[in-house]
Amino acid sequence: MQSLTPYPRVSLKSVIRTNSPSSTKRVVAPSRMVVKSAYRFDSASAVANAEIKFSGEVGSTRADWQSTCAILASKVALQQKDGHKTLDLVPKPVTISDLLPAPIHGSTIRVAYQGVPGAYSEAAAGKAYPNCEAIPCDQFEVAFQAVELWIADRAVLPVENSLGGSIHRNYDLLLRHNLHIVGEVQLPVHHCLLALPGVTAEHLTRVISHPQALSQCEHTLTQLGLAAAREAVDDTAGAAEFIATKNLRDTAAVASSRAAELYGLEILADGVQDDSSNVTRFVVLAREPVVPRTDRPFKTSVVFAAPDGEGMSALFKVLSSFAFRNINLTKIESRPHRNQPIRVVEDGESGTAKHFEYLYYVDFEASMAEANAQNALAEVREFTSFLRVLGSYPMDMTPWCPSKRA
Ligand SMILES: O=C(O)C(=O)C[C@]1(C(=O)O)C=C[C@@H](O)C=C1
Repeated sequence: MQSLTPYPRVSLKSVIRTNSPSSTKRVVAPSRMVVKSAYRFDSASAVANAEIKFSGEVGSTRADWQSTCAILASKVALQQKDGHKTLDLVPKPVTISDLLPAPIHGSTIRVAYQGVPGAYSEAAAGKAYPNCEAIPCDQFEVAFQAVELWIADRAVLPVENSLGGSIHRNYDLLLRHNLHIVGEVQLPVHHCLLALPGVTAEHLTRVISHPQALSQCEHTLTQLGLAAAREAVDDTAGAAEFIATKNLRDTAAVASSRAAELYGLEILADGVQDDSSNVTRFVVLAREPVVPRTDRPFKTSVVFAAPDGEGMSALFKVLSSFAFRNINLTKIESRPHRNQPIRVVEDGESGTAKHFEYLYYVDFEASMAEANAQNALAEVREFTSFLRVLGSYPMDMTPWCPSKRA
């Protein structure tokens, strides 16, 4: 997949070199700053060279933001290496603030998302936290890291779409990182075909967008009769921005109407998704879990693995644990088991069978505060070799309305 984002690629090594000592900084992301994944560097010398104090003052420049990311990252790396934990890194006990939609630490909540301004993920962040500071990240993994390194308070990441299906990368990352699902957002997604002013369909030789967005518009784009190749890029709004900055008169982007406004493009076709009920589901991630409740609808997400050789029969038993308790499953997804993807079964006569091993992700409609759910999971533990609760969180109950222009 091509990466078209024209934002400067920030390596933390270079940030440290250009850092001015004795400045006083605060974590503030300028609105068009993109956080890049470059957290591997010599943390000890980074801290020694940088000598930045954190005082809570507002740093408003991009350099401020870059330095702050570098220092935060280096502090975490250092403390982890030394086995030394500061107050910031000790898991905090759950407090009343965890029951509230946003932390009450006095400042604007910072929400990391993948993409650039105008991306649907930014809209999802705004739906979850209306007055948040949305922090653009160039990859999903960077959004996870931004929360882990305290650069952001939350990450909002897409996990499935009603037309395109699951966003597998984020399922894999959920397991690799230790963040908790604390909420979900269902966002109606209304795509537009965007191009530079004056460009018409006949000029187009290619249409670029996020692969999910292209797949959600596959039939409509074909019906429009465009003689244009489709090319996948990192995100929808990034595609629009690329066309604008490179002045591409032969290229259109599938993106939101907000992206058209932000990057000065025109809407060639409105509502190009193959179905008007196109919805993407996002999960909200945080460093600490929310306290599960029973006074409103909750969902719980878990991931488990079957014991050796018991793949489908263990899955059957797990499903029955939920079914016998009338707990409704809303989602099941299997992913290759990364550590042991294949089980080899030797049979002297007929050769060697190779079975694929899977991890199963299941969402069910119950709160971990309910005895029913606790009993189901106690039983599931008996049937599985590995079980992790990814989060128990309030369901998005906003009334349904088909996608319309963002
Ligand atoms: O590219 C964007 O705008 C995104 O927010 C990403 C993404 C995705 O990953 O599925 C999110 C929602 C839409 O389904 C299309 C793309």
